[in-house]
Amino acid sequence: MRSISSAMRSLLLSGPSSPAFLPRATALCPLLSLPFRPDLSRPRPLAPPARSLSKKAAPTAAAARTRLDGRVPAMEAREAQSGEIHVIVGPMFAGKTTALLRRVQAEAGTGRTVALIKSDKDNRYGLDSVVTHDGTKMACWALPELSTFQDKLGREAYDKVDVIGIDEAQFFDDLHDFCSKAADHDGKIVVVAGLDGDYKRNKFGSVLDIIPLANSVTKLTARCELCDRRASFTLRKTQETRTELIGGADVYMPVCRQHYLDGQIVIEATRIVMDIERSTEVARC
Ligand SMILES: Nc1ncnc2c1ncn2[C@@H]1O[C@H](COP(=O)(O)OP(=O)(O)O)[C@@H](O)[C@H]1O
Ligand SMILES: Cc1cn([C@H]2C[C@H](O)[C@@H](COP(=O)(O)O)O2)c(=O)[nH]c1=O
Repeated sequence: MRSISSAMRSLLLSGPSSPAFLPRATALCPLLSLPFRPDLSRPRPLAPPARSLSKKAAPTAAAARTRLDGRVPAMEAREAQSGEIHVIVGPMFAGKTTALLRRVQAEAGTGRTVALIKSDKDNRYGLDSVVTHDGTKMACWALPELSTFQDKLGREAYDKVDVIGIDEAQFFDDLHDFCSKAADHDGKIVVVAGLDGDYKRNKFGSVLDIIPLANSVTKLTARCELCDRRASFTLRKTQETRTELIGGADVYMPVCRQHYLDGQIVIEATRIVMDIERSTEVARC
C-alpha cells in the first residue's frame, strides 16, 4: 500500500493536467483544493529572465486574484502565480536596505509592479523614501502597520502589485499575518529586510517569526568598527535601555562577537561610574 506522503506527492505533481486531480484531492485532503501549486520539480529563478515576464507569461497577482474570485475555473486559479517570501536580516550597517532596494529595483526592471514599505517610526530621513546608510534612496510608503497598506493603496492598485518590499521589518507587529496573506493568499513576492536582534541580541519584533514562512533567509554581516572582522551584532553606544530607539552611527555600531562582549563591559562600567558621579553630586548639594 502506498504511504499517505507518496500519495500526496503524486497528487501534487499530477497537477491540473490530471482530470481526476481536483475531486480526488479535495476528498483526500481539503488543503489540496487551495489555489496552490508548488513547482516541486524546478525552483523558480529569483529574477526570471525578462522574456518570461510579459504579463502573459507571468500572471500578476491581480490576475491571480481575479481568478480566485471565481470568474474562471478553480483549476486555472491553481496555476496562477504563487507568492514567495525572502527575508534579509543582520545587524545595522550590514547592507540589508541596500540588498532590499537592489532586489526590488531588479524586479521593477523586469516589468513587475513593485511597492516599498517602511515603518513610520523610522523618520531618520523623512517619511517619503527608504534611504541606505550610503544615501541610496527609493520612494516608499511609511506606515504605522502593514495592515493599512491595502487601504492606503486601494484594492485595484494592491492587486496590480507583484512585489512588496518591507524595510525596518522589526517595527511591524503584524509582519507575520501580512506576509502570510500577501504571499500565500494574494500571490505576492515579499522581500523583507530587518534586524533579527536588538542591541541586547534578543529577537527583535516579529522578524524571526516569519522564517518558517520564508522561501529564503539571508543573514548579512557588517564590518566590526573596532577590528574590521565580520560583524553580526549591533552595539548601542548610549545608556538608553528602551528596545526601540531610532538612530544611526551616532547611537549604534556594528561589532564582532568579541567586541560586542567587550562593549557590554565598557557600557556597564560607564553606567557604574556615572551612577557614582550622580550620587556624589546629590550628596554635595
Ligand atoms: N559604521 C558605519 N557607519 C556608517 N555607514 C556604514 C558603517 N558601516 C557600513 N556603512 C555603510 O552602510 C552601507 C550599508 O547600508 P544599509 O544598506 O543602509 O545597511 P542596513 O540596512 O543593514 O543598516 C554599507 O555599504 C557601508 O557603506
Ligand atoms: C539595534 C537596534 C536598532 N534600533 C533601530 C535603529 C535604527 O533606527 C533601526 C535599524 O536601522 P538599520 O536600517 O538596520 O540600520 O532600528 C532600535 O530601535 N533598537 C535596537 O536595539
